[in-house]
Amino acid sequence: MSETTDRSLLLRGITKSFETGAGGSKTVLEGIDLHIGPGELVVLLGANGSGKSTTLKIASGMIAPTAGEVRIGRTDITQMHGETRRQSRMKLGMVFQDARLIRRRSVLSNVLCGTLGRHQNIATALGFLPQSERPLAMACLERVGLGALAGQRASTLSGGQAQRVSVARALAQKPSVILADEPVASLDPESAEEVMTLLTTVARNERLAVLCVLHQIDLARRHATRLVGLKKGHIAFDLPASKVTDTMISTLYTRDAS
Ligand SMILES: Nc1ncnc2c1ncn2[C@@H]1O[C@H](COP(=O)(O)OP(=O)(O)OP(=O)(O)O)[C@@H](O)[C@H]1O
Repeated sequence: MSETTDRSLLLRGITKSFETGAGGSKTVLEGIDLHIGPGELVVLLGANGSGKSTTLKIASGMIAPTAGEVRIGRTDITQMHGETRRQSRMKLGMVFQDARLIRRRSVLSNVLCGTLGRHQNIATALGFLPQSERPLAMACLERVGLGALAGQRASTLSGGQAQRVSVARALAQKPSVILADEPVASLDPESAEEVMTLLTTVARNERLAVLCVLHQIDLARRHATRLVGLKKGHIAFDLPASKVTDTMISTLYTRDAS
């Protein structure tokens, strides 16, 4: 498999039903087909409850779909078990709404945490970080423009800086795909713009596939390669950002329209 074909995410025929008790079930995703190629940043839009988080959880392998497949490159991660599954999930870098840094540790140590999946041994089990990965962690920190803050405690960072460190931590994982769940929800407009610019740059320069859930339509329009609208568990549109009209967006968020 070539390096770039490995850096794609495919969701094919994804359906998800949750049990509701007394033998009932509720289908929250149905027939989701989504492909994100290397270098693309695709934004998932939709009203509360439309299924965005469930889609991301299935893409990350956190929950299993009721039907369908999730491929990173050619590997179907829904069919992987044990160590192979863990290795496959290492190819998925995650960025959350909150940066989830260890506040009392240095910025560089936080980035080093992204490499832990490659170093499962007694030392790391005891809380030691893999020092052999320091040059890589430093390079990741420089890629997000924060090399100068390597020795600083994470607790001293602004929200925007913390989120950029969390992107560096995801990069230290050497991912093929980055999944970002409302990565700018807690940030002011300027920091939000910076973090979205960073994710776009990372997608383009590192040739990674990035899937991002956003509620800010203007940011989505400015930064996404494609916008995917989810409505009641179905894909309402999957189009280049420039082709998505205001009507399509308002239909997505109108509760009583189908
Ligand atoms: N574990 C679960 N058990 C039952 N129903 C669930 C579960 N997780 C999600 N749901 C339901 O699935 C639907 C989609 O939820 P999901 O969280 O994916 O939506 P969302 O688009 O991410 O919403 P939001 O924008 O509010 O985060 C909702 O109706 C939700 O109640």
